[in-house]
Amino acid sequence: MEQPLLSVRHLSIGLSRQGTQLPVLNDVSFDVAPGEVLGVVGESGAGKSVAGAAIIDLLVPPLRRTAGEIALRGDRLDLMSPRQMHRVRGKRVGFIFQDPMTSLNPVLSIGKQLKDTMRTHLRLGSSELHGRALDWVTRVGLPNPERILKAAPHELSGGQRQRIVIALALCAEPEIVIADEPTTALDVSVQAQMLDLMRLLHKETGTAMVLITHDLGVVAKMADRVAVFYAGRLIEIASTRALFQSPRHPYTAGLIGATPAPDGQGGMQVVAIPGAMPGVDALPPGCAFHPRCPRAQADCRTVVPPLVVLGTGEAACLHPLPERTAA
Ligand SMILES: Nc1ncnc2c1ncn2[C@@H]1O[C@H](COP(=O)(O)OP(=O)(O)OP(=O)(O)O)[C@@H](O)[C@H]1O
Repeated sequence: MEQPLLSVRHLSIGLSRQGTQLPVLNDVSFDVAPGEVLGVVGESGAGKSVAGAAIIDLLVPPLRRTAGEIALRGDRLDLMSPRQMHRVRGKRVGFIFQDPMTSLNPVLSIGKQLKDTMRTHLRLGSSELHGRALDWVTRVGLPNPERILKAAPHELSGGQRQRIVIALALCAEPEIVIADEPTTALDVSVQAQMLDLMRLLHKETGTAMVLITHDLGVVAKMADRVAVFYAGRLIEIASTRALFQSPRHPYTAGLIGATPAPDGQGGMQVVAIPGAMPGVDALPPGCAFHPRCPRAQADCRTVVPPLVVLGTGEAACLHPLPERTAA
């Protein structure tokens, strides 16, 4: 990879509970290239959101970064003061969360929020700010932009609010956006529109993205590469094409198999992974996936597999699946 835009190295996050520190994220490392979309997938509780929050320093107790380096174009975010990070958020790193109301101020008009964000980060004059705000409302596909600028968040529908959150995340021209389940709270039809919008704006602006989702369909559509998390570890990372064509970690193969797909006879088939992902307070020794893994052998019960290069990607498995080549 060329010089990474975002570099996450050995990131670990702990959860304080009754005087003990539970590992919520363990030694996770990945890079994002300029303009790249990295999809982050995994089951609920795998650690995707805490990783995203750690990048923008939005972890709150009882969660805490216990180790790791996070660099944006070489600038160490993990060493910055809260004040410096405040400046980075919005300007250099935008963010989109699942619930638009967590990103919007309920008492300020949409126009004020867009203009404040651009004023803070882009140092524009007020006439230019108004024009840009109108432009962003139009770009995210909302009709009657003058009316929208005057509206308060509660006067908009959930889909409209999420469009504004996307505009807010992008209007200061950040280098990268962290999007955590940006479409999950929306109706299915609105989800598809929102993904199309994000893809279009990503093409237009060239902003890189970390796209956190439990939905493999979303990453298949949006991501250049995919990182798979399981029980607080990064267990596979590869280009989207390689990952879907030839997953090397049995968990990734299970996730792909658990996504509804046409069965060739007019129906859909889903092959669920048996069992459930362990919680952070009940991690088994060795590979955390071994109790559910069809390929597990004796060593999987004792050895935590490191992430190693396999083909064009990386996987953390002692007995990975063989590479499947295109037919
Ligand atoms: N504020 C919190 N307080 C206590 N535990 C938390 C908190 N936030 C997350 N956790 C725990 O940290 C672990 C990772 O959670 P995280 O939200 O990152 O998972 P996720 O993969 O993003 O799942 P989801 O898709 O459900 O958000 C889970 O065990 C979760 O219970």
